Amino acid sequence: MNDNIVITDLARRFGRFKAVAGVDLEVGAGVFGLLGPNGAGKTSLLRMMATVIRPSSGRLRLLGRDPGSYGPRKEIRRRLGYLPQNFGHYPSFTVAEFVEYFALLKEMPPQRIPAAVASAIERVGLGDRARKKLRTLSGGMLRRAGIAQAIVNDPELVLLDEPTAGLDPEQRVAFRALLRELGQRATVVVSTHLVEDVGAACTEVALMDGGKIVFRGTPGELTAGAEGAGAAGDAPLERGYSAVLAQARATAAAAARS
Ligand SMILES: Nc1ncnc2c1ncn2[C@@H]1O[C@H](COP(=O)(O)OP(=O)(O)OP(=O)(O)O)[C@@H](O)[C@H]1O
Repeated sequence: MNDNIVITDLARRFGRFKAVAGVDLEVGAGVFGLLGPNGAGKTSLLRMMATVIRPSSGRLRLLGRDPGSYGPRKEIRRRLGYLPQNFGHYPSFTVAEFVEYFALLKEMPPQRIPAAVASAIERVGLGDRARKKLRTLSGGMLRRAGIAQAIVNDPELVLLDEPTAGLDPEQRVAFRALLRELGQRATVVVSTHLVEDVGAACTEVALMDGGKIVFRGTPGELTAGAEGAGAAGDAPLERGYSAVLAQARATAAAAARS
């Protein structure tokens, strides 16, 4: 089996609150979009996949390894690229120093680092800013520096939490092309609020609500979910999103009543 992510009945509690409430998911190569309303549990799920937080229960296998023990966790982290939703950056680092810092953390062979750093910075369109300090960058540029550190090690598993937040339209288009390129070899999971990202870059999509996955399919199947439903939205995918979400909530409410 070459699924880089295999998740079984995964849950994560914060106190008594279940942010992730029993997720099953298998993902292979390609770009996988994670959609859902605020608080659905997308970030918590991504953080578990990034080995940043541990599951409360359930099973998680990443790149064929169990992140619960030290050796495999270290190996996963070397092969992983993760862009968190909020990352404390290092204001006095230049873009190149910042990306190099992560290359070193990921234990890349030193002789490969300079070229890998330059290439990652180029791929996110920051080539002319490589020597600028992070504190001088705009929000969108910082996000792109964050994406550069995520891809510097040519990861097999790429986890991006709202990577297009703050990017201007031209950069969003360029970034989606980068996503498609990454997805040819790696498993890429992207959480986003922009359904256009899903339509343009994702081979598959899951919709989360209330800590669960309530839909999984292709962007075309999500769009088809709106047919005849009269759902709200300005674009076909947006209407599919609204219709599928409304239907999942109605089903859950009916199940709770019975
Ligand atoms: N460290 C934490 N401590 C307590 N509650 C948390 C913590 N992290 C997340 N939560 C709660 O878990 C729920 C899911 O949050 P999460 O950030 O995973 O959702 P999300 O789908 O990424 O939302 P958004 O689209 O707003 O980013 C929310 O109700 C949130 O308040």
